Amino acid sequence: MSDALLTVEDLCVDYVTERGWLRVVDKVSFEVQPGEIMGLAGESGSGKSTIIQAILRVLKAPGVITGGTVRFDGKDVLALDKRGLRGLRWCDISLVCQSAMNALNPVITIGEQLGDAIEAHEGVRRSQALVRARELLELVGIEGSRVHAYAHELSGGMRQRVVIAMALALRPRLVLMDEPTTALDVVVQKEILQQIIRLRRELGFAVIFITHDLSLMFELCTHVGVLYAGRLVEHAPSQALFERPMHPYTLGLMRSFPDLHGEGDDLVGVPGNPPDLWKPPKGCRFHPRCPQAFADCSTRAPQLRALVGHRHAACHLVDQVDQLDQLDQLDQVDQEESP
Ligand SMILES: Nc1ncnc2c1ncn2[C@@H]1O[C@H](COP(=O)(O)OP(=O)(O)OP(=O)(O)O)[C@@H](O)[C@H]1O
Repeated sequence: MSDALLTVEDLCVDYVTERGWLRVVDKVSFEVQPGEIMGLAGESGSGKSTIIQAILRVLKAPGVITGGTVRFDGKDVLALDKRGLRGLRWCDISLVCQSAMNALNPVITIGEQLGDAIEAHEGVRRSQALVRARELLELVGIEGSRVHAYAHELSGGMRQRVVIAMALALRPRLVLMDEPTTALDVVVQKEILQQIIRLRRELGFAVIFITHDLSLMFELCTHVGVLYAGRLVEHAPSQALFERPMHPYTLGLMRSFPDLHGEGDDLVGVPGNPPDLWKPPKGCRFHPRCPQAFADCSTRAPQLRALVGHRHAACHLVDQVDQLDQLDQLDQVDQEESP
């Protein structure tokens, strides 16, 4: 446990609105180990982006971190001052988001932009920074000579690769990726994601990865956390989760993805809509949509509980399962990391 690169414990985030404080992330806890790729899954509005932004302390107003702790390599991230945060961002943890490729400066070359970041943080000479900029471009599959190109001279896929190169420039140990390739076509998306996996193997950084594409998530991630209405309802090695989801919401989410099932399976998905966070249901937030809900579910909130096989789930049904039964079934699960 203490070896974790990132530990998020009981994280709470509220948005301060005219109506009052809206709790959108509610006591979320998880760990990311060095080199792990953790996917965050959940319907739109479940809190995925808010968690990522809170981890890096880039949450924009009116978002406020109202509770919990975030520790990176032993550092208390929520206690860092401006200087500490400057050291954390890009050097320890970097962020790639969907719209990042529009953030490239249109009037200076790609090489200068990469060089600026390297020079500022590593204190190396300009010429050395430019050599590193070339190397970084090559690392993400772009010819080094493109250091002289401007953003508008590159395709969308290449611009996103440049953004990934920037995110890797200072050799961070954790890269946060919020739908990093959603704006790109499927083939380019796959290419870039495969490259991220290769780079992760070579450079050893960990990733937290958000995508709405569950099949992609299971393909790429070593671990997956499932969020529902601001709470983490399941967290497990991705192969175990894929083979045997423990939470009815995870199962429903997976059933809404054709790629995750063989022919003939019913794509029933999850009936209904996520709750209004202003008045979430009592007990388990998922119970009004859960086909297996029983009396307890509407009165008591299930806690995220550690199960065998490095799995965690927050569900009264799982609590009812006999531990021996769990052992029998989960011992079969291949816990090898998927990618
Ligand atoms: N500025 C804001 N003011 C009030 N509520 C907000 C604000 N930004 C986000 N929210 C709410 O916070 C909740 C979590 O949003 P968030 O963007 O983190 O979810 P998400 O899971 O990343 O969604 P998506 O998959 O659509 O990106 C949502 O209910 C959203 O409506």
